[in-house]
Amino acid sequence: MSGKTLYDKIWDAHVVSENDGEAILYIDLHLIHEVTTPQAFAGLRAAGRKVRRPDRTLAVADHNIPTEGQALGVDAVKDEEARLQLKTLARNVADNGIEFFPMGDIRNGIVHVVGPEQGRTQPGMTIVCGDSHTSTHGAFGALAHGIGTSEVEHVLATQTLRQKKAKNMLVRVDGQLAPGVTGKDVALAVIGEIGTAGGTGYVIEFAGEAVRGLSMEGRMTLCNLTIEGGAKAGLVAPDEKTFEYIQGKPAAPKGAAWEMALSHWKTFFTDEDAVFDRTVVIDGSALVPMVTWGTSPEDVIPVTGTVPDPESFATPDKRAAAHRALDYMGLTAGQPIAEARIDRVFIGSCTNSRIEDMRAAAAVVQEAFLHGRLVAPHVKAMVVPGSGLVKEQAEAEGLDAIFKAAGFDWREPGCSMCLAMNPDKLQPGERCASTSNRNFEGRQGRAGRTHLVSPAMAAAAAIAGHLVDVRALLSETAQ
Ligand SMILES: CC(C)[C@H](C(=O)O)[C@@H](O)C(=O)O
Ligand code: SF4
Repeated sequence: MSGKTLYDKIWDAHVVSENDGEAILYIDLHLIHEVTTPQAFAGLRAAGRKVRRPDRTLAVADHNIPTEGQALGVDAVKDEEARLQLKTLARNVADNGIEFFPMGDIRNGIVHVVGPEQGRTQPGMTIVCGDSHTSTHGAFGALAHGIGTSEVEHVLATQTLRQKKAKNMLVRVDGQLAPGVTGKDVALAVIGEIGTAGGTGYVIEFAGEAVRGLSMEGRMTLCNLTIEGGAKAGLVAPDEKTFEYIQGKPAAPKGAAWEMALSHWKTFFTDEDAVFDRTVVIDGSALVPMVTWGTSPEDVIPVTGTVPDPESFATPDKRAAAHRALDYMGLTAGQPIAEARIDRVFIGSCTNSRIEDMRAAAAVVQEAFLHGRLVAPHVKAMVVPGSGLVKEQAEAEGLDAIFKAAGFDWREPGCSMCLAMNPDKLQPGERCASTSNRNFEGRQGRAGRTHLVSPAMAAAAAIAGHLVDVRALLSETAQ
């Protein structure tokens, strides 16, 4: 018999019962936020039940909160529905004894930033949340994925989830990434390669020298975008970087428990003789910074490239979609993408709002600033740290001062302009270089135009006033 993959091992360790290819999985960590939980708690209440494991549940307020004036509290939130959702969450967690970081608490932030930051996310765990980008936590070698609201209710009530096992896919990224190429670029390149449906039915394990070379932040970015490739979840096997990241975090095991946890975590890797159902190999050393040109994350090209001709696509459906995307995006086939003039820059979201992302963007801004360059006069640029703790750390390092001096808006944590569910939105027709993960029509505001890029690329675009190869901007300022 062949060996097991990392996914097989986590799965096997959590099966409570299995019947006809369907299993009941034990859930180690349930993350919750204000948008996808009100009905679940209402259902629980109607059934006269309480949350089964409040100690394995953690709540944040992130999607619909404003990114300024958070100290004023929920009553200051202008949108009525948002205010109601936030108050409902506060009541539900209080009724059930669940740990909650409310808006304004320094530990609050985007759910997928907070879990790892608190040390709640650990290798070998099963982690769910009523949120598609739960795949982020797979960076720690945890089986993590989004669930629907009825499943949220099921997990609240039972701490288990009904699941069918997915197939195993290996995405191996070989070689070393060139300077200026980041986890975000790898993630976009993978989606460009497999397409948004390429991962359907699979759990993807990322391996190879380039993946091992990524920091935990980079791995989180990579796993975050796995869902945009259609996969159930993304995984990176834990290693010394993983353990180092977790050590000392508030919820990390301490003392003898740390040693026990370590030896348990070290069992979570794919056996040499394990067999994957599909393997994709990418040459990491050949990658360049990526940017999306259309309205799907698979519409991706190197920043050095040109907008594709819709007629070059293979099927009538793809051709029609590309025509529509170019029309929506206000772009012309054959145009160098780096010529597209932008109106807005958004550095934030659960994809790219961690301290390393802040540092990468600030480094570009500082370099340009030293050569007398600021945010281009026609661009409105904002930086939104992923949590209060990221914000605090960035401020301790003086990153906020760099951003502000160059003309960026420095905001309070939340999902912000990643999705148009709070006051941070694009105006119709505005073009934005964004570090988030979705470029769908209307995603950042009605008729808004989104180009997905890395933090360094977003910072460079803010300075240049158009999409630009960050490497070109930096070599230009160095002269
Ligand atoms: C609001 C929430 C359900 C949604 C998700 O599941 O992903 C959001 O986080 C998003 O990114 O679109
Ligand atoms: S930052 Fe964006 S992608 Fe992430 S959870 Fe919030 S809305 Fe979803």
